[in-house]
Amino acid sequence: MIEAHGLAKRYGSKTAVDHITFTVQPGRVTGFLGPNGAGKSTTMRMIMGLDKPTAGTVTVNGHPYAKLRRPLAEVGALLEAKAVHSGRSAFNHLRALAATHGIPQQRVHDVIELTGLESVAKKRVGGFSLGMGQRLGIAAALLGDPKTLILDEPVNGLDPEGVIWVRNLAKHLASEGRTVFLSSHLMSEVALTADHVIVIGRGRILADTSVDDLIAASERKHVRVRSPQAGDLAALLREKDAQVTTPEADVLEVTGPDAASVGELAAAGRIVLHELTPIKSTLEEAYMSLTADAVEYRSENLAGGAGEPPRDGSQAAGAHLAEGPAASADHAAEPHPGRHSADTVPASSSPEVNDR
Ligand SMILES: Nc1ncnc2c1ncn2[C@@H]1O[C@H](COP(=O)(O)OP(=O)(O)OP(=O)(O)O)[C@@H](O)[C@H]1O
Repeated sequence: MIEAHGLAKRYGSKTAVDHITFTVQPGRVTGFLGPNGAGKSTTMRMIMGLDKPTAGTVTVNGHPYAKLRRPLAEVGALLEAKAVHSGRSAFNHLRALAATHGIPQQRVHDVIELTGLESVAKKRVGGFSLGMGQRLGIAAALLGDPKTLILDEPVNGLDPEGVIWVRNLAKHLASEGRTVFLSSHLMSEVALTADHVIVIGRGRILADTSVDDLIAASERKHVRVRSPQAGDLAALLREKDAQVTTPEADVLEVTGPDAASVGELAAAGRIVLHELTPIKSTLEEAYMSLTADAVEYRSENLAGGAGEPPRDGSQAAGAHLAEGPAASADHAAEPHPGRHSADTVPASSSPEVNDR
């Protein structure tokens, strides 16, 4: 279990993480979602004791990382790019890591097999592709058979087979009762992997909810109806206090009653319907809507103008959603440090505290 209370990190005048409180529960995959620069990596680095919080606390299985007696057995992490000795083979890298943590060599063979690295285990890590580097990082994270796994953008650089492998691995590890916390900026990926999501934007939590609840909270109560008697139907609906707009001839957009109620009302009024469609936003739309005010690095919208507003302009809302939108947008975008080079290893192999 990971527990953060009032966790904050400032870099000079820049607030990367803004007093966040959350719990990552064992036995399920928790996705950590947010746009570029939202604070995901900084949070994960603080969990792993690699960044010193400006305020607040974070514990893994009840203890701050620095107090864990057998850290690799408690928590394994795949974090941002770290230089690994590129002349070393994957096997030797893992063996050295195991040796310094009192882990038997058999476990090195096990994680190499588990991560599909057998055929390249004796090759120099310097020649590894990004995907192979990610697998090596995951192998290292698993080395101590930890109860908690922290994976920062684990599918980065993986081919489709690798993406599915990470997805299944994460689910399997959670099914064994472990805590699995993985970050992504892709809602579509998290929706397929995670049971629960914590959404962060500009260093603040925007939602801490199940994937199902996030979808439900974002659904628009909106029914699209096409009828040659649209005017008559609109009059009946307004009598029932429904909100009705007419985006085009013979089409109504109805807010209030669900599709079944609209259909029943039409039948009772002997009104012919050519279309009756409940409109639901996708999870991706829910996520875009939720983070619309928290995107730090916007891309140009090809249709013109910067950034793309959510299609319905709405803010997802629901019982489990944190109060949003988050922090003010008063800081300038900074170039983001490059990361995820081919030469990656988990931070656990070279802990170096960044307390700037
Ligand atoms: N070492 C640092 N020095 C200064 N600013 C930093 C440092 N590390 C992160 N930041 C800034 O803190 C903010 C949060 O960064 P962080 O890397 O945690 O975000 P992220 O959600 O992981 O983003 P991404 O998806 O792009 O990896 C960003 O504005 C980033 O530029």
